[in-house]
Amino acid sequence: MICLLWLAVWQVGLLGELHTHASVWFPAAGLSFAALLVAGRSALLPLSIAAVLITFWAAAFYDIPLSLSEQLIAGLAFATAHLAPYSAGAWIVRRVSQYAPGQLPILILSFVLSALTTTLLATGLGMLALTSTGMMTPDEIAGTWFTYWIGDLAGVVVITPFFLPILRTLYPGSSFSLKAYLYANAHGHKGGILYAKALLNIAIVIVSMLLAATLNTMESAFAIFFLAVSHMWMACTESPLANVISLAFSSFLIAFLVALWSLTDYVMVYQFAIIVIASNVLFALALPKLVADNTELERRVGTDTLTSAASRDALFEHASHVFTRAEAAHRPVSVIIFDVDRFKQINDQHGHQAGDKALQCVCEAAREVLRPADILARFGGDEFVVLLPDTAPSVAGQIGQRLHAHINALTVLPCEMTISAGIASSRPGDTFEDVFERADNALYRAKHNGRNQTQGAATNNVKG
Ligand SMILES: Nc1nc2c(ncn2[C@@H]2O[C@H](COP(=O)(O)OP(=O)(O)OP(=O)(O)O)[C@@H](O)[C@H]2O)c(=O)[nH]1
Repeated sequence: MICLLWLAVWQVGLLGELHTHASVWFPAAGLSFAALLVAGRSALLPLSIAAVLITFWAAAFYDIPLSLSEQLIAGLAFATAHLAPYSAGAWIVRRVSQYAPGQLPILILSFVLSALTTTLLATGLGMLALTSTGMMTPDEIAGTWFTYWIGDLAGVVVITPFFLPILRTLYPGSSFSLKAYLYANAHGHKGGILYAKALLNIAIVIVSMLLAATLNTMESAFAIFFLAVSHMWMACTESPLANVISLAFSSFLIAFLVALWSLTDYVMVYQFAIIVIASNVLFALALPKLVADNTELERRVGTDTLTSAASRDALFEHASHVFTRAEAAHRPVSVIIFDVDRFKQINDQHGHQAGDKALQCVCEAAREVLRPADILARFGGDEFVVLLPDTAPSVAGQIGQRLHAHINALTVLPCEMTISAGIASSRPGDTFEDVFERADNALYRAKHNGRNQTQGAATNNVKG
Protein backbone atom coordinates (compact mmCIF):
# COMPACT_ATOMS: atom_id res chain seq x y z
CA MET A 1 0.00 0.00 0.00
CA ILE A 2 2.78 2.44 1.01
CA CYS A 3 4.65 1.50 -2.19
CA LEU A 4 1.64 2.33 -4.41
CA LEU A 5 0.91 5.50 -2.49
CA TRP A 6 4.54 6.59 -2.84
CA LEU A 7 4.53 5.99 -6.63
CA ALA A 8 1.28 7.98 -6.94
CA VAL A 9 2.62 10.86 -4.85
CA TRP A 10 5.85 10.83 -6.83
CA GLN A 11 3.81 11.29 -10.02
CA VAL A 12 2.12 14.32 -8.41
CA GLY A 13 5.60 15.73 -7.68
CA LEU A 14 6.47 15.52 -11.38
CA LEU A 15 3.90 18.28 -12.03
CA GLY A 16 6.43 20.72 -10.60
CA GLU A 17 9.46 19.25 -12.36
CA LEU A 18 12.37 21.68 -12.80
CA HIS A 19 15.34 19.61 -13.93
CA THR A 20 15.76 15.92 -14.49
CA HIS A 21 16.17 15.20 -10.82
CA ALA A 22 14.74 18.23 -9.06
CA SER A 23 11.26 19.65 -8.69
CA VAL A 24 9.64 22.68 -7.01
CA TRP A 25 8.76 20.30 -4.22
CA PHE A 26 9.12 16.56 -3.81
CA PRO A 27 6.02 15.31 -1.99
CA ALA A 28 7.26 11.70 -2.05
CA ALA A 29 9.95 12.76 0.45
CA GLY A 30 7.18 13.84 2.84
CA LEU A 31 5.46 10.49 2.45
CA SER A 32 8.76 8.65 3.15
CA PHE A 33 9.25 10.65 6.36
CA ALA A 34 5.63 10.14 7.46
CA ALA A 35 5.75 6.40 6.72
CA LEU A 36 9.00 5.98 8.68
CA LEU A 37 7.56 7.99 11.57
CA VAL A 38 4.36 5.96 11.78
CA ALA A 39 5.43 2.50 10.61
CA GLY A 40 9.14 2.60 11.52
CA ARG A 41 11.20 -0.23 10.02
CA SER A 42 8.15 -1.89 8.40
CA ALA A 43 8.05 0.98 5.90
CA LEU A 44 11.59 0.32 4.63
CA LEU A 45 10.79 -2.54 2.25
CA PRO A 46 7.82 -0.92 0.42
CA LEU A 47 9.71 2.39 0.20
CA SER A 48 12.82 0.64 -1.18
CA ILE A 49 10.76 -1.15 -3.82
CA ALA A 50 9.18 2.16 -4.82
CA ALA A 51 12.61 3.85 -5.05
CA VAL A 52 13.94 1.07 -7.30
CA LEU A 53 10.82 1.19 -9.51
CA ILE A 54 11.09 4.95 -10.07
CA THR A 55 14.74 4.51 -11.02
CA PHE A 56 13.66 2.12 -13.80
CA TRP A 57 11.00 4.64 -14.78
CA ALA A 58 13.44 7.59 -14.76
CA ALA A 59 16.03 5.70 -16.82
CA ALA A 60 13.39 4.98 -19.48
CA PHE A 61 11.81 8.44 -19.33
CA TYR A 62 15.06 10.41 -19.59
CA ASP A 63 16.67 7.91 -21.99
CA ILE A 64 19.57 7.16 -19.67
CA PRO A 65 21.71 4.49 -21.34
CA LEU A 66 22.04 1.90 -18.55
CA SER A 67 21.53 -1.87 -18.62
CA LEU A 68 18.80 -3.40 -16.45
CA SER A 69 21.32 -4.63 -13.85
CA GLU A 70 22.97 -1.19 -13.75
CA GLN A 71 19.52 0.37 -13.26
CA LEU A 72 18.84 -2.08 -10.42
CA ILE A 73 22.11 -1.12 -8.73
CA ALA A 74 21.31 2.58 -9.28
CA GLY A 75 17.84 2.03 -7.77
CA LEU A 76 19.22 0.28 -4.70
CA ALA A 77 21.85 3.00 -4.28
CA PHE A 78 19.17 5.69 -4.54
CA ALA A 79 16.92 3.79 -2.08
CA THR A 80 19.78 3.61 0.44
CA ALA A 81 20.75 7.27 -0.04
CA HIS A 82 17.12 8.33 0.38
CA LEU A 83 16.02 6.04 3.18
CA ALA A 84 19.06 5.93 5.48
CA PRO A 85 18.91 9.67 6.38
CA TYR A 86 15.10 9.68 6.48
CA SER A 87 15.06 6.69 8.84
CA ALA A 88 17.50 8.49 11.14
CA GLY A 89 15.46 11.73 11.05
CA ALA A 90 12.18 9.94 11.72
CA TRP A 91 13.81 7.96 14.56
CA ILE A 92 14.90 11.22 16.24
CA VAL A 93 11.38 12.70 16.02
CA ARG A 94 9.89 9.47 17.43
CA ARG A 95 12.32 9.60 20.37
CA VAL A 96 11.49 13.25 21.04
CA SER A 97 7.79 12.39 21.03
CA GLN A 98 8.45 9.73 23.67
CA TYR A 99 10.64 11.92 25.89
CA ALA A 100 8.47 15.05 25.67
CA PRO A 101 4.97 13.63 25.35
CA GLY A 102 2.27 16.15 24.48
CA GLN A 103 4.72 19.05 24.06
CA LEU A 104 3.73 20.19 20.60
CA PRO A 105 6.25 23.07 20.20
CA ILE A 106 9.17 20.74 21.06
CA LEU A 107 7.87 18.07 18.71
CA ILE A 108 7.47 20.58 15.88
CA LEU A 109 10.92 22.06 16.45
CA SER A 110 12.46 18.59 16.34
CA PHE A 111 10.49 17.80 13.19
CA VAL A 112 11.53 20.99 11.36
CA LEU A 113 15.22 20.67 12.37
CA SER A 114 15.25 17.01 11.57
CA ALA A 115 13.59 17.67 8.18
CA LEU A 116 16.26 20.28 7.43
CA THR A 117 19.26 18.06 8.21
CA THR A 118 17.73 14.83 6.90
CA THR A 119 16.93 16.30 3.49
CA LEU A 120 20.39 17.91 3.23
CA LEU A 121 22.07 14.60 4.01
CA ALA A 122 19.76 12.75 1.64
CA THR A 123 20.62 15.28 -1.08
CA GLY A 124 24.36 14.73 -0.62
CA LEU A 125 24.02 10.96 -0.62
CA GLY A 126 21.46 11.07 -3.44
CA MET A 127 23.83 13.07 -5.67
CA LEU A 128 26.61 10.60 -4.87
CA ALA A 129 24.35 7.62 -5.68
CA LEU A 130 23.04 9.15 -8.91
CA THR A 131 26.45 10.21 -10.24
CA SER A 132 28.33 7.06 -9.21
CA THR A 133 25.72 4.84 -10.90
CA GLY A 134 25.58 6.87 -14.10
CA MET A 135 22.04 8.24 -13.57
CA MET A 136 23.45 11.77 -13.53
CA THR A 137 26.66 13.39 -14.75
CA PRO A 138 28.90 15.09 -12.15
CA ASP A 139 28.63 18.47 -13.93
CA GLU A 140 24.86 18.43 -13.28
CA ILE A 141 25.41 18.51 -9.52
CA ALA A 142 26.14 22.25 -9.24
CA GLY A 143 22.86 23.26 -10.89
CA THR A 144 20.72 20.60 -9.21
CA TRP A 145 21.68 20.00 -5.59
CA PHE A 146 20.14 23.11 -4.07
CA THR A 147 16.73 22.78 -5.72
CA TYR A 148 16.87 19.03 -5.06
CA TRP A 149 17.42 19.72 -1.35
CA ILE A 150 14.88 22.55 -1.01
CA GLY A 151 12.35 20.55 -3.05
CA ASP A 152 12.77 17.61 -0.66
CA LEU A 153 12.57 19.91 2.36
CA ALA A 154 9.37 21.56 1.07
CA GLY A 155 7.93 18.09 0.47
CA VAL A 156 8.73 16.93 4.00
CA VAL A 157 7.59 20.05 5.86
CA VAL A 158 4.28 20.20 4.01
CA ILE A 159 3.43 16.61 3.17
CA THR A 160 4.56 14.67 6.25
CA PRO A 161 1.91 16.27 8.55
CA PHE A 162 -0.68 15.71 5.78
CA PHE A 163 0.03 11.97 5.54
CA LEU A 164 0.34 11.28 9.28
CA PRO A 165 -3.41 10.83 9.95
CA ILE A 166 -3.82 8.76 6.76
CA LEU A 167 -0.94 6.44 7.66
CA ARG A 168 -2.17 6.15 11.25
CA THR A 169 -5.33 4.51 9.93
CA LEU A 170 -3.15 2.04 7.97
CA TYR A 171 -0.99 1.35 11.04
CA PRO A 172 -3.35 1.65 14.02
CA GLY A 173 -0.82 -0.08 16.32
CA SER A 174 1.89 2.54 15.72
CA SER A 175 3.58 3.87 18.84
CA PHE A 176 3.75 7.33 17.26
CA SER A 177 0.52 8.67 18.64
CA LEU A 178 -1.11 11.67 17.05
CA LYS A 179 -3.72 12.08 19.76
CA ALA A 180 -1.16 13.47 22.19
CA TYR A 181 0.00 16.08 19.70
CA LEU A 182 -1.54 17.56 16.61
CA TYR A 183 -5.03 16.25 16.94
CA ALA A 184 -5.40 16.48 20.70
CA ASN A 185 -6.58 20.06 20.48
CA ALA A 186 -9.11 19.62 17.71
CA HIS A 187 -11.03 22.85 17.47
CA GLY A 188 -12.16 25.22 14.80
CA HIS A 189 -15.11 26.02 12.63
CA LYS A 190 -16.98 23.76 10.32
CA GLY A 191 -18.47 24.83 7.01
CA GLY A 192 -18.71 28.43 5.87
CA ILE A 193 -15.85 30.25 7.60
CA LEU A 194 -13.44 27.35 7.17
CA TYR A 195 -14.13 27.14 3.43
CA ALA A 196 -13.84 30.93 3.15
CA LYS A 197 -10.32 30.77 4.65
CA ALA A 198 -9.35 27.85 2.39
CA LEU A 199 -10.64 29.79 -0.64
CA LEU A 200 -8.72 32.88 0.46
CA ASN A 201 -5.50 30.82 0.52
CA ILE A 202 -6.18 29.55 -2.99
CA ALA A 203 -7.09 33.05 -4.22
CA ILE A 204 -3.85 34.53 -2.84
CA VAL A 205 -1.77 31.80 -4.52
CA ILE A 206 -3.48 32.33 -7.88
CA VAL A 207 -3.51 36.16 -7.82
CA SER A 208 0.09 36.53 -6.61
CA MET A 209 1.40 34.01 -9.16
CA LEU A 210 -0.65 35.57 -11.93
CA LEU A 211 0.97 38.87 -10.99
CA ALA A 212 4.44 37.32 -11.28
CA ALA A 213 3.53 35.67 -14.59
CA THR A 214 2.23 38.99 -15.95
CA LEU A 215 4.93 41.38 -14.66
CA ASN A 216 7.72 38.82 -14.98
CA THR A 217 9.84 40.43 -12.27
CA MET A 218 11.52 38.94 -9.23
CA GLU A 219 9.82 41.56 -7.00
CA SER A 220 6.35 40.45 -8.08
CA ALA A 221 7.18 36.82 -7.26
CA PHE A 222 7.55 37.84 -3.61
CA ALA A 223 3.81 38.60 -3.52
CA ILE A 224 3.38 34.90 -2.68
CA PHE A 225 4.44 35.77 0.89
CA PHE A 226 1.01 37.41 1.42
CA LEU A 227 -0.09 33.79 1.70
CA ALA A 228 1.54 33.75 5.15
CA VAL A 229 -1.16 36.11 6.46
CA SER A 230 -4.12 33.95 5.46
CA HIS A 231 -2.40 30.71 6.44
CA MET A 232 -1.47 32.10 9.88
CA TRP A 233 -5.06 33.27 10.37
CA MET A 234 -6.20 29.75 9.62
CA ALA A 235 -3.51 28.22 11.85
CA CYS A 236 -4.63 30.27 14.85
CA THR A 237 -8.33 29.57 14.38
CA GLU A 238 -8.85 26.22 12.69
CA SER A 239 -8.15 22.58 13.48
CA PRO A 240 -4.70 21.09 12.74
CA LEU A 241 -6.27 18.72 10.22
CA ALA A 242 -7.85 21.58 8.24
CA ASN A 243 -4.48 23.36 8.30
CA VAL A 244 -2.33 20.51 7.05
CA ILE A 245 -4.80 19.78 4.24
CA SER A 246 -4.88 23.44 3.22
CA LEU A 247 -1.05 23.71 3.36
CA ALA A 248 -0.65 20.64 1.18
CA PHE A 249 -3.14 22.07 -1.29
CA SER A 250 -1.46 25.51 -1.43
CA SER A 251 1.93 23.86 -2.02
CA PHE A 252 0.55 21.62 -4.73
CA LEU A 253 -1.05 24.61 -6.42
CA ILE A 254 2.19 26.63 -6.25
CA ALA A 255 4.23 23.80 -7.80
CA PHE A 256 1.60 23.26 -10.46
CA LEU A 257 1.38 26.97 -11.38
CA VAL A 258 5.18 27.35 -11.47
CA ALA A 259 5.19 24.68 -14.19
CA LEU A 260 2.01 25.90 -15.92
CA TRP A 261 2.99 29.59 -16.10
CA SER A 262 6.74 28.92 -16.58
CA LEU A 263 7.78 30.71 -13.41
CA THR A 264 10.92 28.60 -12.98
CA ASP A 265 13.14 31.73 -12.89
CA TYR A 266 11.57 32.55 -9.50
CA VAL A 267 11.34 29.02 -8.23
CA MET A 268 13.56 29.67 -5.18
CA VAL A 269 11.10 32.33 -4.00
CA TYR A 270 8.24 29.83 -4.24
CA GLN A 271 10.19 27.01 -2.62
CA PHE A 272 11.18 29.21 0.31
CA ALA A 273 7.64 30.56 0.59
CA ILE A 274 6.32 27.01 0.96
CA ILE A 275 8.91 26.08 3.59
CA VAL A 276 8.71 29.29 5.63
CA ILE A 277 4.90 29.46 5.62
CA ALA A 278 4.55 25.75 6.42
CA SER A 279 7.05 25.92 9.32
CA ASN A 280 5.29 28.96 10.77
CA VAL A 281 1.90 27.30 10.45
CA LEU A 282 3.18 24.17 12.20
CA PHE A 283 4.44 26.22 15.15
CA ALA A 284 1.23 28.26 15.20
CA LEU A 285 -0.79 25.05 15.53
CA ALA A 286 0.45 24.90 19.11
CA LEU A 287 -1.02 28.33 19.90
CA PRO A 288 -4.70 27.43 20.46
CA LYS A 289 -3.62 24.63 22.79
CA LEU A 290 -1.29 26.95 24.71
CA VAL A 291 -4.08 29.54 25.00
CA ALA A 292 -6.54 26.86 26.19
CA ASP A 293 -3.99 25.56 28.75
CA ASN A 294 -3.39 29.11 29.93
CA THR A 295 -7.12 29.82 30.33
CA GLU A 296 -7.53 26.61 32.32
CA LEU A 297 -4.55 27.55 34.51
CA GLU A 298 -6.00 31.01 35.14
CA ARG A 299 -9.35 29.44 36.01
CA ARG A 300 -7.69 27.11 38.51
CA VAL A 301 -5.63 29.88 40.12
CA GLY A 302 -8.70 32.11 40.33
CA THR A 303 -10.97 29.50 41.90
CA ASP A 304 -10.98 27.90 45.34
CA THR A 305 -10.92 24.15 44.69
CA LEU A 306 -13.09 23.17 47.69
CA THR A 307 -15.96 25.62 47.29
CA SER A 308 -15.57 26.91 43.70
CA ALA A 309 -15.78 30.45 45.11
CA ALA A 310 -13.24 32.96 43.76
CA SER A 311 -9.77 32.67 45.28
CA ARG A 312 -8.22 35.39 47.43
CA ASP A 313 -6.02 36.52 44.53
CA ALA A 314 -8.99 36.65 42.18
CA LEU A 315 -10.92 38.70 44.77
CA PHE A 316 -8.26 41.43 44.76
CA GLU A 317 -8.18 41.43 40.97
CA HIS A 318 -12.00 41.71 40.72
CA ALA A 319 -11.99 44.38 43.43
CA SER A 320 -9.48 46.51 41.56
CA HIS A 321 -11.71 46.51 38.43
CA VAL A 322 -14.93 47.03 40.41
CA PHE A 323 -13.52 49.99 42.39
CA THR A 324 -12.03 51.63 39.27
CA ARG A 325 -15.37 51.43 37.46
CA ALA A 326 -17.32 52.57 40.55
CA GLU A 327 -15.12 55.61 41.04
CA ALA A 328 -15.50 56.64 37.40
CA ALA A 329 -19.29 56.27 37.62
CA HIS A 330 -19.53 57.75 41.17
CA ARG A 331 -21.36 54.63 42.34
CA PRO A 332 -20.95 52.93 45.73
CA VAL A 333 -19.47 49.48 46.28
CA SER A 334 -20.24 47.38 49.36
CA VAL A 335 -18.34 44.55 50.98
CA ILE A 336 -19.64 41.80 53.27
CA ILE A 337 -17.22 39.61 55.21
CA PHE A 338 -18.75 36.59 56.91
CA ASP A 339 -17.29 33.79 58.99
CA VAL A 340 -18.80 30.54 60.29
CA ASP A 341 -19.21 30.66 64.06
CA ARG A 342 -17.11 28.24 66.08
CA PHE A 343 -16.18 26.31 62.97
CA LYS A 344 -13.36 24.63 64.86
CA GLN A 345 -15.95 22.87 67.03
CA ILE A 346 -17.79 21.65 63.93
CA ASN A 347 -14.57 20.10 62.67
CA ASP A 348 -13.78 18.63 66.06
CA GLN A 349 -17.26 17.18 66.64
CA HIS A 350 -18.19 16.00 63.15
CA GLY A 351 -14.84 15.51 61.43
CA HIS A 352 -12.91 17.44 58.83
CA GLN A 353 -14.91 16.00 55.91
CA ALA A 354 -18.19 17.17 57.43
CA GLY A 355 -16.50 20.57 57.90
CA ASP A 356 -15.58 20.63 54.20
CA LYS A 357 -19.14 19.74 53.23
CA ALA A 358 -20.45 22.49 55.47
CA LEU A 359 -18.18 25.06 53.75
CA GLN A 360 -19.43 23.93 50.33
CA CYS A 361 -23.07 24.22 51.49
CA VAL A 362 -22.40 27.69 52.92
CA CYS A 363 -21.11 28.78 49.51
CA GLU A 364 -24.05 27.28 47.64
CA ALA A 365 -26.48 28.98 50.02
CA ALA A 366 -24.67 32.31 49.63
CA ARG A 367 -24.87 32.07 45.84
CA GLU A 368 -28.64 31.57 46.06
CA VAL A 369 -28.94 34.92 47.82
CA LEU A 370 -26.45 36.88 45.73
CA ARG A 371 -27.05 38.58 42.37
CA PRO A 372 -25.12 37.48 39.23
CA ALA A 373 -22.82 40.52 39.35
CA ASP A 374 -21.88 39.96 43.00
CA ILE A 375 -18.55 38.23 43.63
CA LEU A 376 -18.20 35.57 46.31
CA ALA A 377 -14.65 34.73 47.36
CA ARG A 378 -13.14 32.44 49.98
CA PHE A 379 -10.69 34.59 51.90
CA GLY A 380 -9.28 31.70 53.90
CA GLY A 381 -10.47 28.90 56.23
CA ASP A 382 -14.13 29.58 57.07
CA GLU A 383 -14.03 33.28 56.13
CA PHE A 384 -15.76 34.55 52.96
CA VAL A 385 -15.92 37.94 51.27
CA VAL A 386 -18.74 39.24 49.09
CA LEU A 387 -18.08 42.15 46.76
CA LEU A 388 -21.27 43.98 45.84
CA PRO A 389 -20.71 46.34 42.88
CA ASP A 390 -23.01 49.31 42.47
CA THR A 391 -24.61 48.69 45.87
CA ALA A 392 -25.67 51.35 48.37
CA PRO A 393 -25.35 50.71 52.15
CA SER A 394 -29.09 50.09 52.65
CA VAL A 395 -29.20 47.39 49.91
CA ALA A 396 -25.97 45.85 51.23
CA GLY A 397 -27.62 45.65 54.67
CA GLN A 398 -30.60 43.79 53.22
CA ILE A 399 -28.38 41.38 51.30
CA GLY A 400 -26.31 40.78 54.45
CA GLN A 401 -29.41 39.94 56.46
CA ARG A 402 -30.74 37.59 53.78
CA LEU A 403 -27.33 35.87 53.63
CA HIS A 404 -27.30 35.51 57.40
CA ALA A 405 -30.82 34.06 57.54
CA HIS A 406 -30.34 31.74 54.58
CA ILE A 407 -27.09 30.21 55.83
CA ASN A 408 -28.40 29.88 59.40
CA ALA A 409 -31.34 27.91 58.00
CA LEU A 410 -29.04 25.24 56.51
CA THR A 411 -29.57 21.74 57.88
CA VAL A 412 -26.39 20.18 56.60
CA LEU A 413 -25.13 19.25 60.08
CA PRO A 414 -26.89 17.59 63.02
CA CYS A 415 -26.04 20.70 65.03
CA GLU A 416 -26.88 24.34 64.38
CA MET A 417 -24.55 26.33 62.13
CA THR A 418 -24.52 30.13 62.26
CA ILE A 419 -22.45 32.90 60.76
CA SER A 420 -21.34 36.35 61.79
CA ALA A 421 -21.02 39.11 59.16
CA GLY A 422 -19.54 42.57 58.88
CA ILE A 423 -20.71 45.02 56.23
CA ALA A 424 -19.25 48.27 54.92
CA SER A 425 -19.82 50.51 51.90
CA SER A 426 -17.45 52.78 50.02
CA ARG A 427 -17.28 56.52 50.49
CA PRO A 428 -15.85 58.83 47.81
CA GLY A 429 -12.11 58.23 47.43
CA ASP A 430 -12.13 54.88 49.27
CA THR A 431 -10.00 51.98 48.06
CA PHE A 432 -11.04 48.34 48.41
CA GLU A 433 -8.63 48.02 51.33
CA ASP A 434 -10.40 50.89 53.18
CA VAL A 435 -13.83 49.30 52.80
CA PHE A 436 -12.48 45.85 53.59
CA GLU A 437 -10.95 47.12 56.81
CA ARG A 438 -14.25 48.65 57.96
CA ALA A 439 -16.15 45.44 57.09
CA ASP A 440 -13.53 43.42 58.97
CA ASN A 441 -13.92 45.66 62.03
CA ALA A 442 -17.69 45.18 61.83
CA LEU A 443 -17.17 41.40 61.69
CA TYR A 444 -14.93 41.63 64.75
CA ARG A 445 -17.71 43.50 66.58
CA ALA A 446 -20.23 40.82 65.53
CA LYS A 447 -17.98 38.10 66.96
CA HIS A 448 -17.23 40.12 70.07
CA ASN A 449 -20.92 40.81 70.70
CA GLY A 450 -21.76 37.12 70.88
CA ARG A 451 -21.65 35.94 67.20
CA ASN A 452 -24.62 34.93 64.99
CA GLN A 453 -25.30 38.49 63.85
CA THR A 454 -24.53 41.09 61.19
CA GLN A 455 -22.82 44.35 62.03
CA GLY A 456 -22.18 47.36 59.84
CA ALA A 457 -23.22 50.94 59.28
CA ALA A 458 -26.53 50.31 57.53
CA THR A 459 -27.62 46.99 59.02
CA ASN A 460 -29.05 48.17 62.32
CA ASN A 461 -26.79 45.51 63.76
CA VAL A 462 -29.16 42.58 63.38
CA LYS A 463 -28.84 39.66 65.81
CA GLY A 464 -29.72 36.16 64.62
N1 LIG B 1 -12.92 21.32 57.29
C1 LIG B 1 -12.13 22.35 57.05
N2 LIG B 1 -11.69 23.13 58.05
C2 LIG B 1 -10.93 24.19 57.80
C3 LIG B 1 -10.54 24.52 56.50
N3 LIG B 1 -9.76 25.63 56.53
C4 LIG B 1 -9.67 25.98 57.84
N4 LIG B 1 -10.38 25.12 58.61
C5 LIG B 1 -10.55 25.12 60.06
O1 LIG B 1 -11.46 26.18 60.36
C6 LIG B 1 -11.23 26.54 61.69
C7 LIG B 1 -11.32 28.06 61.78
O2 LIG B 1 -11.34 28.41 63.10
P1 LIG B 1 -11.27 29.91 63.59
O3 LIG B 1 -11.59 30.83 62.47
O4 LIG B 1 -9.95 30.10 64.26
O5 LIG B 1 -12.33 30.01 64.68
P2 LIG B 1 -13.78 29.45 64.77
O6 LIG B 1 -13.74 28.09 65.38
O7 LIG B 1 -14.51 29.54 63.47
O8 LIG B 1 -14.38 30.47 65.79
P3 LIG B 1 -14.89 31.94 65.55
O9 LIG B 1 -14.46 32.35 64.19
O10 LIG B 1 -14.24 32.75 66.59
O11 LIG B 1 -16.37 31.86 65.68
C8 LIG B 1 -9.86 25.99 62.12
O12 LIG B 1 -10.05 24.94 63.02
C9 LIG B 1 -9.29 25.46 60.81
O13 LIG B 1 -8.53 24.28 61.01
C10 LIG B 1 -11.00 23.66 55.44
O14 LIG B 1 -10.70 23.87 54.26
N5 LIG B 1 -11.79 22.62 55.77
